[in-house]
Amino acid sequence: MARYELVKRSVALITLTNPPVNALSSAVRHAIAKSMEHALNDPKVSAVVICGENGRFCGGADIREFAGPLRGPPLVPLLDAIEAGEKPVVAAIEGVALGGGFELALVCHYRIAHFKARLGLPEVTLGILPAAGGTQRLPRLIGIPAALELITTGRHISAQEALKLGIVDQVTEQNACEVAVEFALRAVAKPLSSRRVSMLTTPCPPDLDALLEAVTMQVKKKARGVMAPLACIQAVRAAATMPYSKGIKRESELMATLFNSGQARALQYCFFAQRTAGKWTLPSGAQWNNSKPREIRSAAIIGLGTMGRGIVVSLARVGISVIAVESEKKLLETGKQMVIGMLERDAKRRGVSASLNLLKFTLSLQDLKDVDLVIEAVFEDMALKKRVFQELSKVCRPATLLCTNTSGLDVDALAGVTDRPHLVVGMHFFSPAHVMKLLEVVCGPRSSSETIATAMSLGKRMGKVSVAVGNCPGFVGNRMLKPYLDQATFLLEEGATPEQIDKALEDFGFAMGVFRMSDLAGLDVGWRVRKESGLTGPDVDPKNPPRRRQGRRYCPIPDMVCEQGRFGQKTGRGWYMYDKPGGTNAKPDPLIQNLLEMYRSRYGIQPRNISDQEIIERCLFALANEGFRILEDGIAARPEDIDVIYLFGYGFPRHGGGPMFYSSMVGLERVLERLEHYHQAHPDVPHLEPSPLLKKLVACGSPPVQKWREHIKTMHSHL
Ligand SMILES: C/C=C(\C)C(=O)SCCNC(=O)CCNC(=O)[C@H](O)C(C)(C)COP(=O)(O)OP(=O)(O)OC[C@H]1O[C@@H](n2cnc3c(N)ncnc32)[C@H](O)[C@@H]1OP(=O)(O)O
Repeated sequence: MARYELVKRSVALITLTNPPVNALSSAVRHAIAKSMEHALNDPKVSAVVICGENGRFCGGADIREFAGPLRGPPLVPLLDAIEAGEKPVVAAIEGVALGGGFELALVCHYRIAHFKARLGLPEVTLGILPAAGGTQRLPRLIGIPAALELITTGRHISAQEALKLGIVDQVTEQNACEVAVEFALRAVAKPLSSRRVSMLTTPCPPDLDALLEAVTMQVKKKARGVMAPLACIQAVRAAATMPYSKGIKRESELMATLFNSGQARALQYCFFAQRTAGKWTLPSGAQWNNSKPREIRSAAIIGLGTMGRGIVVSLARVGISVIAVESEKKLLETGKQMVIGMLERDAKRRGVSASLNLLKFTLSLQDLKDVDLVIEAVFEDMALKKRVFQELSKVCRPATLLCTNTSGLDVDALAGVTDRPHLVVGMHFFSPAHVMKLLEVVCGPRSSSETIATAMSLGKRMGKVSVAVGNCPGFVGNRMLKPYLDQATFLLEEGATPEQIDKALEDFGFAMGVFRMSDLAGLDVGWRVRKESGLTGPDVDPKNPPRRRQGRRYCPIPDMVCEQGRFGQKTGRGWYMYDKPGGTNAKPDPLIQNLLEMYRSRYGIQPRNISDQEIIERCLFALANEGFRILEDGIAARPEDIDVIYLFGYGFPRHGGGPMFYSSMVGLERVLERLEHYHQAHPDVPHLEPSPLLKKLVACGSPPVQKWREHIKTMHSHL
């Protein structure tokens, strides 16, 4: 777990050996303690260098160990002892120094960083704080404002920024370990007292309280209801107002308030869920680590609407040549100008040059004959998409992968009109596609493992979090959205307002409430889908009872809003009113209030007071209930996949873990009981009827999320 060797006759070189990130597991901590003791007691040793194997210094504490009892030497006394030692210790930072890894570097007397290294204290993103002295040493080293920023955001910084801030002593392009050994030899004769960061006085700004207050306000605005950043601020205050010995105790007390919190468990679950999601697997045995993706050098995008433009940008900025196709000259020219503008702004922000030379714009599908992959992003209309796929089938070389960006249509039906159904897959991007991190890779029953591997790998290359899902209407994300939206509109009928529902969801932590989100996405899309499904419009049988469709409760209010030309932000009116078409500042609209009142009186509905608790339970438990059905149906392989989709595609708060983790945190029995209660009150809403899988899990003693798979195994998979 740590290799000990003597180099240059007098330097003890301690190499952490815990791949892949040299996390500070109990065994590693034990090995460091033993190696340091050896080095400090060996008279031949005059200095020590600590580095990590495989070019990675240390990724911090072993997060997997957080769930169990503490074993091995605790980190704080171990690090204090390294700093207090009488021989100079130099950290050779390559790759990453994160969390406890950064704190280990901070107790070394000198720090040498490779120019590609990244440093940071990301504990806040795991719902905790840097509790191995990080909140006490960093402010002493770089001052309160800079330390606060790094600790409350968890941002990773480059070696160059670390040098500027005074965190590292030298940045090198050579082997950091070799440079550190030479550095250590030169440091032998020098006094160490000024190099012990915990002994430094924290440079304190005169307006400390005002600064802390301002950061507190910022943090509360950005991460509503999240505890860890606030605890970080308090710990940094201790570094400014207390000696190290007291500050470190305060750090530990604050850590105790976070460590076992639901938020910390949720955030740590998110860390691993995100990594698990990339590990797709098919019933055939093909999976992420035995299926080779194809290399994609060129791609084509059909349709330069909002989605198409975002996809072009996502591809071009990772160096893929893109041919963009539109059906009309005017649309092509508008799309071209917008793509160029987006790429130029993106390149400016990243300090690189825009890859405009990779782009080609055309009106002719004939230009696509040699591309490696096509992504169709035309209007959400099955007949139109089928025509495009038939055409592509004729034009593209037989090996070209054909992908669709449909947000919910049948991928297999599209595959069926081509000459290569095994090379057809869904790549469902989220709007705006160059910003949103989620990609649902929709595996049709005939998609080959190579096709899936290629789509997943292309997603990763574009910086997306890709999740493989099965083919059903709406796939995972949009299928689950339906019961969530339905509950929100039923609550409107019963007496709530859009702003009350949105506030309850935003207080819960959603980036946006359901109505604000719908206004942003555009209300007309859902309206068209409802018309096509016979739920509204002229084809609806007039004998239908007004608030029932297809044998279940139906709320026509969204249709009434659309009938008034209110399509959301783009028209300046939707569930809210905006200053102008395209405006983003949502204000409650008295016209919507009137509409709701008239609607309720027309149907004799007596509005009632609805609590935030009911809003959260009905919206979120209906959402999760559909998630259970999706697991039963084999549309998602694991609850983690569903959670990752909701975290990255739908603004579910990370500190809630995603709808499935949230259900387990609330308690599956409680979720079941509440769903039964609401279903009894609303028997005409099938989405509120608890799913068989939820009942089964409760009957099995409500196992933790990570074990649900064992109970789903026997069921059918669509992946
Ligand atoms: C008190 C608390 C203290 C003292 C702490 O230190 S808390 C931990 C603080 N550290 C972090 O938050 C760093 C977490 N890790 C990362 O950000 C990244 O993994 C990385 C930047 C270090 C490397 O990124 P990358 O190259 O993309 O690799 P992966 O993210 O895919 O990770 C590879 C596998 O390693 C597992 N991993 C990573 N870090 C840890 C860790 N600190 N503890 C346990 N396991 C870790 C990760 O889950 C991947 O595992 P597999 O998916 O391959 O099984």
